[in-house]
Amino acid sequence: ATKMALRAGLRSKRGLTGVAVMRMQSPPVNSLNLELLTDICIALEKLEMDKSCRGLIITSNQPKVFSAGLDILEMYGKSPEHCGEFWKAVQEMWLKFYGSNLVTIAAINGSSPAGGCLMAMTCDYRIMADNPRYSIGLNETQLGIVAPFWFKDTLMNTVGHRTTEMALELGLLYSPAEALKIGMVDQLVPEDQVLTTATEAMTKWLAIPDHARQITKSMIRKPTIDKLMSNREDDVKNFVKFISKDSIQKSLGVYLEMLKKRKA
Ligand SMILES: CC/C=C\CC/C=C/CC(=O)SCCNC(=O)CCNC(=O)[C@H](O)C(C)(C)COP(=O)(O)OP(=O)(O)OC[C@H]1O[C@@H](n2cnc3c(N)ncnc32)[C@H](O)[C@@H]1OP(=O)(O)O
Repeated sequence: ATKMALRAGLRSKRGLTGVAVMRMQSPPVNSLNLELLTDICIALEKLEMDKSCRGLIITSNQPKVFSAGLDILEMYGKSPEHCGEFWKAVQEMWLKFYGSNLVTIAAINGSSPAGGCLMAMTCDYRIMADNPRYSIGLNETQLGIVAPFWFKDTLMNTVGHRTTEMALELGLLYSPAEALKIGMVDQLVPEDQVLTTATEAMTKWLAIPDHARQITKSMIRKPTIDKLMSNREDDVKNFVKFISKDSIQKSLGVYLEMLKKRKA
């Protein structure tokens, strides 16, 4: 059955003029598969071209989860061609979000491991639900895989060098309180206030003239974006080579089994 992957629309309610809210809606856990990534990119592209849109809040319509990260089933037991296509879509999502001209705010209303954390970190500001059962971080090494350089760069730009060493090598998942402490998220609020707080924060960001904010954002992020832009094809090749290895496929299989057992 086809499902709405996300809803994006401009609303104009209580100071929210020109702000789109994108709600990821890919049950059960918003894992980022090719379809969802493509939908997200198309929606962002449209908003980016819409002169009446100045800001975007991204959140989840799934209970307890913002996004479970990349869909492991897109990388497990798939052909090299498929893995390559998938990886291009992951790159595209990152490039579009990290380089967005819009004010982007992540309203993180649930757990956000790996690619989910990456997506949140591409935003200008992060608000997370203050629920100790939720976690966020780049846990790739725990799956036996290696986060590529642009995941690392995004983390480093967010939390600094030393914290990145610890976070990435150990594949740490942080509670909301810990994530706030290291600067991975900017604000914690009760779960039912995540979206309203995001709109309040948006008002503050939109008080700055767009052109000044956009040029400043670009000045800060451009070197990181250029690094991937000039290495896109090599990065795809590298990913396909890495993910196709028997040992890596085996690690992913073991991890998927663990996810299923944990549930039982
Ligand atoms: C050179 C570069 C090379 C490689 C770089 C590759 C980079 C990868 C980055 C990634 O994003 S890898 C993905 C990492 N994600 C995770 O480790 C998250 C795993 N999921 C969870 O921890 C939990 O599911 C959750 C905390 C997000 C939610 O927990 P809960 O609400 O209890 O749900 P369930 O665990 O029962 O999950 C429901 C259902 O969904 C399946 N699933 C969960 N996450 C994924 C996923 N990322 N991909 C595919 N499938 C996923 C899970 O197995 C369950 O499936 P059932 O069939 O048992 O219903």
